[in-house]
Order: sequence, then C-alpha cells, then structure tokens
Amino acid sequence: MKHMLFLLITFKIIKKKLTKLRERMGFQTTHNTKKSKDDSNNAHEQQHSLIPRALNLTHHNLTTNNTKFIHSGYDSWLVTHPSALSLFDKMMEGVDEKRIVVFLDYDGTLSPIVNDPDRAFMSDEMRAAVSEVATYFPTAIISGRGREKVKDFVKLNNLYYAGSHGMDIMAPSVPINQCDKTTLHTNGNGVPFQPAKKFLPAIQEILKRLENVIKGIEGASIEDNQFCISVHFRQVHEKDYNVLEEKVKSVLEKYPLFCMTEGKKVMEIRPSIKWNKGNALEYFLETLGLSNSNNFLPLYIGDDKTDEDAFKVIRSRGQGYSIIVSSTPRETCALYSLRDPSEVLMFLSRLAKWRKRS
Ligand SMILES: O=P(O)(O)OC[C@H]1O[C@H](O[C@H]2O[C@H](CO)[C@@H](O)[C@H](O)[C@H]2O)[C@H](O)[C@@H](O)[C@@H]1O
Repeated sequence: MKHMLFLLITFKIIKKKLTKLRERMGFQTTHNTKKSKDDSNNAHEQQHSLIPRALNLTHHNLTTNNTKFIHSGYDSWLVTHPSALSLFDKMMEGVDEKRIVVFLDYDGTLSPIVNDPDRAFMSDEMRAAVSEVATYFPTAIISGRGREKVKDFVKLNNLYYAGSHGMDIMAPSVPINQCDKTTLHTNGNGVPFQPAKKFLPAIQEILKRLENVIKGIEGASIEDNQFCISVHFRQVHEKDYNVLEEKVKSVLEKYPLFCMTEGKKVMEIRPSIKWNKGNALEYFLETLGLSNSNNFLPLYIGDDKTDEDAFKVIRSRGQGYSIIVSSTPRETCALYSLRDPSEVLMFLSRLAKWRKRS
C-alpha cells in the first residue's frame, strides 16, 4: 500500500514537471477537452470545414487523457509571413507612391467578426482611414456580401465595390491612365460586370428551399448575397452542425451547377463558374488599364479562405503585396500578415501618412 502511494505521488510530481516544461517550451495547456462556448471567436476560428473536422493543420495538437496542448506557433509563423506593420518601411522602399492600387476585403478585415452578420459595422476611424487611402490610391472593396449591402456598411463613394465574392463588380468606366484623379471616384456610376447573372432565378429558388430546410435548426440563418447565398451557423449549437450541413447538401444535390464552399462559420452556396476574388482583382486591374503595366503594385488585404484566390494572383504576377489578417498561424498564399482589423487600421493610416509625406 505504502509502495503504491509512493508511486502515485512520484507520478504526480513528474506529470507536474512535464506540464511546466511544455509550457516553458511554448505549448498552451488547457484542462478541458470540451470546446468552449465562444470558440467561434477565439484563436481556433474554423476556416476550412465544420467543427467535427476542426482544428487548423498548422496547429500541433497533443491530446492526452484530460489535457490538450496546443502550440500556437504564431511567432514562428511570423518569420514566413512577417507583419506588414513591422516591415512597412522595407515594403515601401523604392516604391513610387503613385503606383499602388488597394484591394480590401470587408468582414474580418475592415470590421471585426461578430455573431450577427447584420451588425458587422466598421468603426468611424476605419471608415476615415479607408476614405483617406482612397483619396491617394485607387481602392476597391472585394467582399462575399452582396455589393449593395457591403456598400451600405462601408458608406464611401470614393471606392470601387465588388460583391458576391467578385461576381458583381462595379468597375470604373474610364481607365485610370485616361482620366484625372477626380473621375477615379465612382459614385456608383460605373459599369456593372456580373458573370453569374444567368443563375439569378436558380439562386432565388435555392434561397427559398434553404429557408425552408433550416427552419427547425436554432440559430441558423440565411443571407442573400445576390449571386451567392450564405448559410450562417455561428449561432447554431455544435450538435446541430452536421444536421444543418446535410440539409444544405440535400438542397444542393438538385442543383448540379452550384457548389458549396466554407468560410468562417458559414457555408457559401454559389454558381460553379470559374470566377472568384482573384478574377475580380484582375478585372479591376484590366478596367483600370493597369493589367499589363509593371508600374503598378496591387496591395490586397483579406482574412478569409476566399481571399486566397486574390493572394494567388498577386503571387503569380510576382508583383504586389498580399496581406492576410489572422491572429493564428494559417496556411496561406499571402506573403505578409496583420493580426486583426485594429492592425489593418494602423496599416491603412500609415499608408496614407506615407503617401502624404512623399
Ligand atoms: O468576403 P467578406 O467580406 O469577408 O465576406 C465573407 C462573409 O462575411 C460575413 O460573414 C462573416 O462575418 C459575419 C459578421 O462578422 C459573421 O457573423 C460570420 O460568421 C462570418 O462568416 C457575411 O455575413 C457573409 O455573407 C460573407 O460571405
């Protein structure tokens, strides 16, 4: 008996020491295997799939009986995706201030992620910074929201807008090199480009069916983004995630020309056309008359999976800056990073200041 007690105490001491050692090595220790209620807003924001397939591959998970060790690895990730704030001066070295074109995502980039999609407001400071940036550089918002809706949030006229993940673009009517600075401002009088227009009747049909099937699922909501549909599950109980996904898929089965992608606690239903935020970026450059110019630098800031298409375009052009907004390590094609919308605000203010000084 004495022997057993001695072994138990020794085991406990060793376990305690091991835990301390792991913590010193940079592992986070939690003593709860259940996901916390507000996980949706924390560091493990779901990116690529619903919760049962959760946890980003870039995190190293070590699970023992009751203890989960998660290595965030943010610092080492920063080595390969350096902060655009820390490297600002270096990034702008040798850049002619007249050569930048700015592209911004909305949710999670200009506004923080919140539970209610209708209340994802951007701050007045952010609006002022975006507006100032747009007075110096051609600036476009490329969002998953409907174009009108994102414009209602941003409330600025001196920008270009693309909604529905780039499937609804209000492009400039005059190429940048053929107009003076004032005509750069769109005031909504551009030329709409809507490559998924023929899908509108089917989208409305799907919308109605989805509204019906989600009725029994508490917290689920549908957002009509005109050329695509968002099925939100941020406020759905985890136990209902799979049921919801199955219901959405059962509707989609009847529409082979549509597909589903996943964002931050949202399923997005859209036409399966080869058109994404990357194409939208190229379209803007084209209509601005800049696509064949080596003299312009596209700068794209975004936080979501759909922004990766734009990062890839920048990477393949070998020209411009791609900046991911993330407070956790993520697999990304972006070269630089910013932690959250507050850092985006600092970056945009700095960009405007830099332009003013030059
Ligand atoms: O391309 P974006 O501008 O980033 O739009 C992507 C989706 O953003 C919105 O949903 C996300 O933000 C909501 C508000 O913070 C949040 O509640 C939701 O869970 C997130 O997925 C928007 O509501 C979607 O329609 C967009 O497709």
